[in-house]
Amino acid sequence: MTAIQVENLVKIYGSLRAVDGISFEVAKGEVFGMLGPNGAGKSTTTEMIEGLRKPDAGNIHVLGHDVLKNIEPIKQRIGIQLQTTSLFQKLTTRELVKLFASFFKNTLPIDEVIGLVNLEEKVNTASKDLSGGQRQRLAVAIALINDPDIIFLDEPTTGLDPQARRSMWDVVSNLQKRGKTVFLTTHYMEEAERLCDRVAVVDHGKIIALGKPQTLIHDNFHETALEFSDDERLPEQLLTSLPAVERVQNEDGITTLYSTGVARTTNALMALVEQQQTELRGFTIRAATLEDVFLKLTGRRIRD
Ligand SMILES: Nc1ncnc2c1ncn2[C@@H]1O[C@H](COP(=O)(O)OP(=O)(O)OP(=O)(O)O)[C@@H](O)[C@H]1O
Repeated sequence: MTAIQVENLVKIYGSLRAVDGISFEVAKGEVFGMLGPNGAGKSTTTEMIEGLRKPDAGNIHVLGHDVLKNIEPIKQRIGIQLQTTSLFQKLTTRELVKLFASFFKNTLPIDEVIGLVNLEEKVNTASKDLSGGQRQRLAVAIALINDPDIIFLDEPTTGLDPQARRSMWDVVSNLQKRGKTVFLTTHYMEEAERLCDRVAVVDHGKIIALGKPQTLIHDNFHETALEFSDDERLPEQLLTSLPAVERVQNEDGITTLYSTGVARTTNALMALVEQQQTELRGFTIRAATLEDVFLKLTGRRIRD
């Protein structure tokens, strides 16, 4: 069964087509991500699905209901992570969750919701005294209070340090284990790769790639990246002529060899290093990432 179905969605602000004909479906129980740089149209798309903004064209169905005709039947069944929990700075975690619970007919027990986002130890802490990551998780708790089938998370980890980001990832994975559908937006590649069953890569209001992260990567890249720094700079000509090397790139003192045969390239590279009597620092072999996919499709990095 489809959780979300979006067809030819368009939103125009003045002369800007912020969302320019977007279509996709999200299955029940799926973690689906919209990945793209700032201004790509992710929030606008999300808010139209949530019923908070009216599209200029297109159709949206959530759990089989036409959102544009009547949002009421799905209000109880979706949860939205708000960005503004700092509004009630003096209220504690428990008080805030309780406050939002009062808006709904059916809710989960307050403590269960707080447990779902691992904030048990902070139930009596005022929201102003929570860390950024804890505050974001509190916002997720509030989104979960009505036990929704679909949870919308708009950039849930923006501005968080790596540890806080991992905690949020655990929360999202646990939601999926409980059978929830999660729709999230992000501009972090690693987040999309780790969390999402499928991602829509968006740029300038259009979907430029859609699929499982690993499929998108494999469809676009057959090479593996070998990276290292070499102080004395091995001559590029010699590197290019190593077996199985497709391309050589040098950026900020880091050399990247894109290879279709890691073992052959590595062996030959090591022989070359010995022959040239130099040394490699920080030699790593890494698979291509969604960042490489975005770069290949748009010619830009996502964090521009
Ligand atoms: N209410 C508005 N009026 C006019 N322009 C808007 C409005 N809301 C968004 N925009 C513009 O529409 C484009 C898409 O914005 P949107 O917030 O959807 O992007 P995004 O991908 O979510 O980016 P971000 O991660 O920065 O939020 C941007 O160029 C933005 O400036």
